[in-house]
Amino acid sequence: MVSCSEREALYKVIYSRRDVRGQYVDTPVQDEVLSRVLQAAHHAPSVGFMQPWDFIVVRDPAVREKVKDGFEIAHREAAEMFSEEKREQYCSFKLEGIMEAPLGICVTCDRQRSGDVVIGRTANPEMDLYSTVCAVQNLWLAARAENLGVGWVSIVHHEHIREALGIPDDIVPVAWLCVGYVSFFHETPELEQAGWLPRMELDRLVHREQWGQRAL
Ligand SMILES: Cc1cc2c(cc1C)N(C[C@H](O)[C@H](O)[C@H](O)COP(=O)(O)O)c1[nH]c(=O)[nH]c(=O)c1N2
Repeated sequence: MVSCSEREALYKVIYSRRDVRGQYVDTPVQDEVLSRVLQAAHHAPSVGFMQPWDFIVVRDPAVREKVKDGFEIAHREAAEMFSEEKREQYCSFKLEGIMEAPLGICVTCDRQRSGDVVIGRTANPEMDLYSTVCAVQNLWLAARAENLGVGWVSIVHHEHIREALGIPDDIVPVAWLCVGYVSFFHETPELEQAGWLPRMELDRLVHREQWGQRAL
C-alpha cells in the first residue's frame, strides 16, 4: 500500500514538474542518478509489453550542436506559421536548452521490436509510439524527483536528429530531451506566465457519459 506521505510525494513531483529551457547549471549528473531515471523510464507501461524504447545518451557538445542546428532551422520555419501578431511573441520565447543542459537524451521507438503482431496494437498501430511517450513521462517525473530538469525539444525535424545520431531508418526518434540540474524550477508553466495560454479548467474537459455532456 502507498502511505499518505508517499502519495503526497508523488503529487508533489507531478505538480512541480516543469519543462526546463533555460536555467541549467554545470553540476554533473552522476551515472547512478542517470541510471535510476532511465530505469524509471524503462518501467513505463507498453503495449503488449513490447518495450519499444531505446535511450541515446548524448554528452558530446559537437553532437548536441548538430541537434541545435536542426532546432534553428525548424524554429525559423515555425515562426512563419504563426499569425503576425503571435509571431513576435513566439520569437521571444526560449524554447530549448540543447547546449545549456549537460545531457541530451533521445528516446526512440523500435516499431518492430516484438514482431508484426503485438497484443494491443492490432486495431491501433500507433500504440507503440504512445508507449514510448509513457517512458518519456516516467523519465520526466523521475528526473523531477531527482531535482533534475528536463526539457522536451520537438522543434526539430526527426530526420535531422536521425542523421545527427546515426539512428537507423526503421527506428523512430520520438523525443529529444535536455536533462540537467537547474538553479530553480518555475512554479507554473512558462507559457502560462507569458500569457500564451492559460491552464484550462478541468470541468471543461470532463464529460459525463457522452461527449459534450457536462452535468450529471
Ligand atoms: C510532446 C511535447 C513537445 C514539446 C513540449 C511538451 C510536450 C509534451 N514542450 C513543453 C511544453 O511547452 C510544456 O510542457 C507546457 O508549456 C507546459 O509547461 P510545463 O511542462 O508544465 O512546465 C516544449 N517546450 C519547448 O520549449 N520546446 C519544445 O519544442 C517543446 N515541445
